[in-house]
Amino acid sequence: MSFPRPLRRSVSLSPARTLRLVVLGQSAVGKTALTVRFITRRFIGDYDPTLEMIYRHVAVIDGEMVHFEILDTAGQEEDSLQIEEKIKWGDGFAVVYSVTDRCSFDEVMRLCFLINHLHASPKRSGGAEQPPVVIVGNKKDLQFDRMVSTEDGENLSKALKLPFYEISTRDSYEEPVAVFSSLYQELLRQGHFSPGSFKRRTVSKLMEKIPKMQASSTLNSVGRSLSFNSFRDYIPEPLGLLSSSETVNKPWKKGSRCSIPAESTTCSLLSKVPSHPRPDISTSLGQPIPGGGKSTRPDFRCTLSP
Ligand SMILES: Nc1nc2c(ncn2[C@@H]2O[C@H](COP(=O)(O)OP(=O)(O)OP(=O)(O)O)[C@@H](O)[C@H]2O)c(=O)[nH]1
Repeated sequence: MSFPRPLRRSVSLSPARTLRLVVLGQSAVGKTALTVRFITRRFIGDYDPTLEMIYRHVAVIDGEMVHFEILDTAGQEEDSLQIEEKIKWGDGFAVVYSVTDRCSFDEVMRLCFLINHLHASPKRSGGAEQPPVVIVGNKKDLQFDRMVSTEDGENLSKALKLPFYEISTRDSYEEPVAVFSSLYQELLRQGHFSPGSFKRRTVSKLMEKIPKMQASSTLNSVGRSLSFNSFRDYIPEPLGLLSSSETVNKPWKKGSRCSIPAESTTCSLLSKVPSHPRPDISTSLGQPIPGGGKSTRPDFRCTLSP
């Protein structure tokens, strides 16, 4: 009597290490869409301003099971300490801009310097190695609204020596996957998963307040169309029951718009990293970045306060 042969497992059974990724960038560049596309394969076209959230997701990359914790940040922070805390929390970073929004592109450099400033340390594996960061130019499908050329993105990537992806989260699932996979690969290369590379993870009060969602189990099994409201359903009570007016005052509320100029609320961060060497991108990009990455966007936005 013959028995069926056991199925061969292609996925490694070695204990998976959690990878903490932070998705950064200005408001409305597509951070949530990118994150949700990666973990659900779906593109969410339209939804209300979302809550800041940590998505827990398990993916198989190159036959390895990888546990992701992805922090989808607010495009607009209440103060610089909060964004610093979130950057300190992460292992790898996707800094997103929209090719239709020049100001969001200008913001990339500032965020990259802040990440390097907060994470560059001789204790990192590989000595002087910088933390894994990818620059993501999103919404490339909106060709007629384009304000940032592919060349601009490539030049910035060369100047900062960081990988660059120009993608359409709307049109492609593979492109968002490539973004997150490349961060995983870079962390792998830097020895993040090697024995002894565990860093002691202290979680601040701020990070504890950010709701967490087990994305892989809930989103795949429910089988209903995804909208912002369906995400909200997954937020554990009492957070999921808050009305929009109540959520505005929460520290993890994503940015909302009001009538205070962006520069007054967002551009203080880089002043905290004045000593970091900055490449002369005015020559390498062929086009100066106004104010060294300072916001020039004509519209106004800030985070609503009580
Ligand atoms: N055409 C197009 N629209 C996109 C793409 N990615 C996101 N969007 C749209 O851009 C808008 C903003 O997307 P979000 O994912 O909410 O952007 P966000 O960066 O998370 O914004 P905040 O929550 O304000 O920080 C939504 O209407 C999305 O549907 C894309 O690749 N192409």
